[in-house]
Amino acid sequence: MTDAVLDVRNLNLSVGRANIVNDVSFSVSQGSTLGIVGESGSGKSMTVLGATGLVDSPPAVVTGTSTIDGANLVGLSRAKLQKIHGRRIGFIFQDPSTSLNPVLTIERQLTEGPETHLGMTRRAAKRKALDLLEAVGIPDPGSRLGAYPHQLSGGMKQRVMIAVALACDPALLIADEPTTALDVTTQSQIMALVRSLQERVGMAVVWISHDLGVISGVAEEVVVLYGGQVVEQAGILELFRNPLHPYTQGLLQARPTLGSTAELVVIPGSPPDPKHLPEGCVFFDRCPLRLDPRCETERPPLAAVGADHLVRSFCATSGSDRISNAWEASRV
Ligand SMILES: Nc1ncnc2c1ncn2[C@@H]1O[C@H](COP(=O)(O)OP(=O)(O)OP(=O)(O)O)[C@@H](O)[C@H]1O
Repeated sequence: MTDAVLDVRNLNLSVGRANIVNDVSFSVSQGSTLGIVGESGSGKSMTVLGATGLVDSPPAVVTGTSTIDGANLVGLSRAKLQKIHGRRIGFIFQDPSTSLNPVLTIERQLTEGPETHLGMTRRAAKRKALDLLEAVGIPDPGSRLGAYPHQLSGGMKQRVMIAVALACDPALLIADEPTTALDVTTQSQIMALVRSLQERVGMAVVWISHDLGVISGVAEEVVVLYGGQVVEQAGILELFRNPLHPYTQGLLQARPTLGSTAELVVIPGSPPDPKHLPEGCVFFDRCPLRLDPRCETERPPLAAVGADHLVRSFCATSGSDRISNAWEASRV
C-alpha cells in the first residue's frame, strides 16, 4: 500500500522461548481504520507494542519492519522513538490510568505534548486543550482544566485520555480495547467519537478488540490473529459475508445477537501457549474441520483467495452449513 501511514512487514516478537508474534504484516492508510481481532492471548497487544517499539528489548527480540514516516520503529533508539511517539502516534488503552498521570491536572496533561513537540506557547496550548476537551464531549471544559483524573468518572477519563492522545495531531492512533471496560452506551459514544475525530483530522487508526461486533462498528479492514499469526485478513463486509477460516467462523458464531435466545456458541479450548506452538496449523487442536495428518504437521501459508482477502488454512471453506454443523458437533 503506497499511502500507508503505518506499514508492518514480517513482524516477529519473541521473549525467551515464547514466539508471541509470528510473521505478521499489515498496513493502515490515512483516514482508515484497521481492526485487529482475536481472543485473549492471541497476540493483539504484543503485535502493536512490537510494531510501535513499546516493548523492552531485551528481553523481547523483535524482527521485521514497522515503518512510519519512512522510519523503521523496530530497533530504533529510545530517544528517536520518544520523538516519534510524542509527535506522530497517539495511544489509548482500556485503562485510562495507564496513560493519565494522577498527579498532573488535565490542563498540564493536555498542554505538555503541544508545547514540547509542536513548539506551542502555553497560551496557545491552553486554547487547544479547551478545543480538544470540547471535541471529545466534556461539558464545560473550562471548569475541568484544573481537575485531576481521580475527580472524573470512568467515561470522562476515557474521553480525556483520547484528548491527550490527539493533542499533537497524530498521524496514527493506536486504540487497544479502549471501550472494553465501559457500559454499552458509553462504548458506542466513544466509538462514534473516534470515528468523527478521525474524519476531521484524517488520522489512521489501529483498533484492537476481542469483539468482532466492536470491530465491525469502527474498522474497514480486519486482521484476525490467532497464535500470534494472521489467520485471515479482509475488508469488514467481505469478512462478515464470506468468513473462510474456521476460527473466524467460530468467532462470528460466538457473537451474541440482539434478542437471540439461542445458546452462545463459544469456541471450545483456548489459544496455544506461545512457548509450545504446534508444528502445523496453529488452530489444529480446536478446529472442527481439521484434516489429519496434514494440518498437524504442515503450517498453512497465508494465501490470497480473492482481491484483498487472505486466509491461512487448509480447511478454509465458505460452506456455512458445513461449518455451523461442525461447530454444533464440537460444542462441549
Ligand atoms: N513478557 C512476556 N513474556 C512471555 N510471554 C508473554 C509476555 N507478554 C505476553 N506474553 C504472552 O503472549 C501472548 C499474547 O499476549 P497479548 O497480551 O499480546 O494477547 P492479547 O491478544 O492482546 O490478549 P488480551 O486481550 O488478553 O490482552 C499470551 O500468551 C501472553 O501470555
